[in-house]
Amino acid sequence: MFAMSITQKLSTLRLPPLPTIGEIIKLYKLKAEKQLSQNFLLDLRLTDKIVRRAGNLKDAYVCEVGPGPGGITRSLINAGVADLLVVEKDTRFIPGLMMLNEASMGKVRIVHGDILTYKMDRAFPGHLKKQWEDDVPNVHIIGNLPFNVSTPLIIKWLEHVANRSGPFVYGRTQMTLTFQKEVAERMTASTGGRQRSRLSIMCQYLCNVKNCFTIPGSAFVPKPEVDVGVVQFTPLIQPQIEQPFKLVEKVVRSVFQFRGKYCHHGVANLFPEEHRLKLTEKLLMLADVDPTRRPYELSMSHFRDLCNVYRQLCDQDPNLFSYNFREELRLKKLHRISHKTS
Ligand SMILES: C[S@@+](CC[C@H](N)C(=O)[O-])C[C@H]1O[C@@H](n2cnc3c(N)ncnc32)[C@H](O)[C@@H]1O
Repeated sequence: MFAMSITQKLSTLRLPPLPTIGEIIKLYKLKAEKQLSQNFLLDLRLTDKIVRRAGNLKDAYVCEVGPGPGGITRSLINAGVADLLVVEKDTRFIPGLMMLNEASMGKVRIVHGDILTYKMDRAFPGHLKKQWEDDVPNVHIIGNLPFNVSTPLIIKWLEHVANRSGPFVYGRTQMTLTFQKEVAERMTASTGGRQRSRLSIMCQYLCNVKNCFTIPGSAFVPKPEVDVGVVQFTPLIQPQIEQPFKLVEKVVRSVFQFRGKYCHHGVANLFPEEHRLKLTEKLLMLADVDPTRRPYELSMSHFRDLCNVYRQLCDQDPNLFSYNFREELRLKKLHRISHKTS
């Protein structure tokens, strides 16, 4: 016990101290990169708090996305991870990350690349793979990314959850990520809530989503305009909607197109103009959804029923799924223009 705590202390001490804010600004020319939304967390108590919320990471295999100057990276090393894969797009941070790798005796694997295209299905040893129905695997994803990357990335990873691909070939890999506070609230909003939106359904039909805590914008350097929410995602063994991701995405997007209006307005966009009225009525009736409910008042089981019935309609008409309301509008507009000019 005594020997272990000495070893832990030594490995903590071996890490070079985090540079001061002034040093960071000088080293990484922070001001110059503000347009890239690089907001750093330099307070080790906060980075430790994020890492603690990810669970017990002793001997864990972790992918950190966007490590930047390495605040969270240090907390992860101090938590005793076995293997830390960091994916960073910006070259300027690679030397600092190499320094952390040396200090942690080779625990940090650095990928200089873009997380939006990086393939994670072979990133960790195969023996870590668990069955989907088993406990969560000892593989974690963690990160504080710019908001313009974290939202498209979570949509991409949700699709991977649905298909059990990418980071989810290891099983129900947990993710602990930061988002703009309002986005974090949308992800976790319940039926009828002010923030209930497309993201609420997309996240919650596949994952148990927890809004862990909020970090004030003032804790970041430079300070962003907004506060930040730390959100944890644990994939569900049984998704709440059992239809292909793209189909769920299409239905949910259409329904929320007019968030404040009765839901039949959005549902109607799923169907070509000539059959719109009839099919909208049919879908809402078979799914037992009141057309005068607002989208944010619909529960997960309403969305499940809407997706299941829409699937039946698509099976009856193979052209239906490829119908795109926006495309129809675009063609109409083109037609009008060519009519005017001829
Ligand atoms: C908001 S900063 C946070 C840095 C660090 N994690 C922290 O908390 O201090 C986001 C980091 O993600 C990196 N980044 C941005 N887009 C990325 C992408 N597509 N792939 C990998 N890294 C990215 C940026 O270069 C930056 O280092």
